[in-house]
Amino acid sequence: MTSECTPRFLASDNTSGICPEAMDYLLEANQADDLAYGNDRWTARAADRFREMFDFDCDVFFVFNGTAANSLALSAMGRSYHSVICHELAHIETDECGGPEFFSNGAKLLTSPGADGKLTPEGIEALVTKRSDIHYPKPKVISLTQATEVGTVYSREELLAIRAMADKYDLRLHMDGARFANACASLNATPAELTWQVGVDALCFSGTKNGLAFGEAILFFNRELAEDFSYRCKQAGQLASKMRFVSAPWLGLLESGAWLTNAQHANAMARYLSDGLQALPGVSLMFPTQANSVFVELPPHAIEALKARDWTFYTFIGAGGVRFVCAWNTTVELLDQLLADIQAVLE
Ligand SMILES: Cc1ncc(COP(=O)(O)O)c(C=O)c1O
Ligand SMILES: C[C@H](O)[C@H](N)C(=O)O
Repeated sequence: MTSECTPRFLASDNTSGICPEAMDYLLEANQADDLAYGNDRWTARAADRFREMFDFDCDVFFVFNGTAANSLALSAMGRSYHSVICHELAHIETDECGGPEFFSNGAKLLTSPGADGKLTPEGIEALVTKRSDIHYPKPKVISLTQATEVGTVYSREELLAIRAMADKYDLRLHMDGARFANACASLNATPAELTWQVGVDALCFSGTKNGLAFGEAILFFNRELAEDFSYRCKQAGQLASKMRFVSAPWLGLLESGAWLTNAQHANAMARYLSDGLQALPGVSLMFPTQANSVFVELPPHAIEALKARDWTFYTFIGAGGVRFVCAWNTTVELLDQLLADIQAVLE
């Protein structure tokens, strides 16, 4: 990238910096030494704050990234001969390089289609009942992503319907919450209403996309599944020795409320961009904008022209198309520049 290049980032909420609330707590945690490997005061406070926030006495673990969170959580929810049902666009299927299969020692992902990136009870039941012979990896876990990979969200009713299917077939329910905060903001729902109250057994809650440098929280509402989980984290190289530098920024998000306001802002920016795109002639969205990402079809020449104007975005997520992701620090000014450039390159 040449020095005169001034890249403009809308590829992912992973490109944003650390939000002020998280930075403040990081610096505070750096004022004194503390115990290692999660035995510090900050980690205890953060775990307690999660239990207060979710109004549930859940087990809480911190790992470095979302692939580790999903892979390790899933490895604790089924055995190697089981299968995990997920959407065909699920991140665990498309973007974790076999991590879930690896850390579960072989559990197979069974994928199901579904409109707007969402699993359906019918799609789940079709996979569960497809076969019952010994040669078929027995379904044991449903994994859904909230908000989804294509920027949509599951309603409480949709989640309850999936839980009913899980109960019918004795399946466990994993939630990839890479953008869980965005779903809470979108649905104006509490964390409890979108997790244990609809039967979620384990949630992988991303801090990275919510304003942290890194750091994901794994919450087990079904605490039996958390037995010896800390050993799984250690063995996978996910037990941070200076854990406080993961947990303290998390506490900053939770105690300040920034976990929600950051998501509300990102969602609002996505709606602004979505509205602006739909006002452009010949531009149509690929999916409804319900969280912080916007998917749009653009002709190849326009894609190349935008890249030449230093815009960064992905075209491999979901069902193709161009994905723009808004974050806690996305500005209207940046989006206006993008909209102007898109209009220019389409002329
Ligand atoms: C839906 C979803 N799940 C999980 C992840 C975790 O990925 P990573 O391992 O890059 O933190 C991501 C990444 O952004 C994601 O978009
Ligand atoms: C796609 C990439 O893996 C990342 N999960 C993102 O959404 O930007």
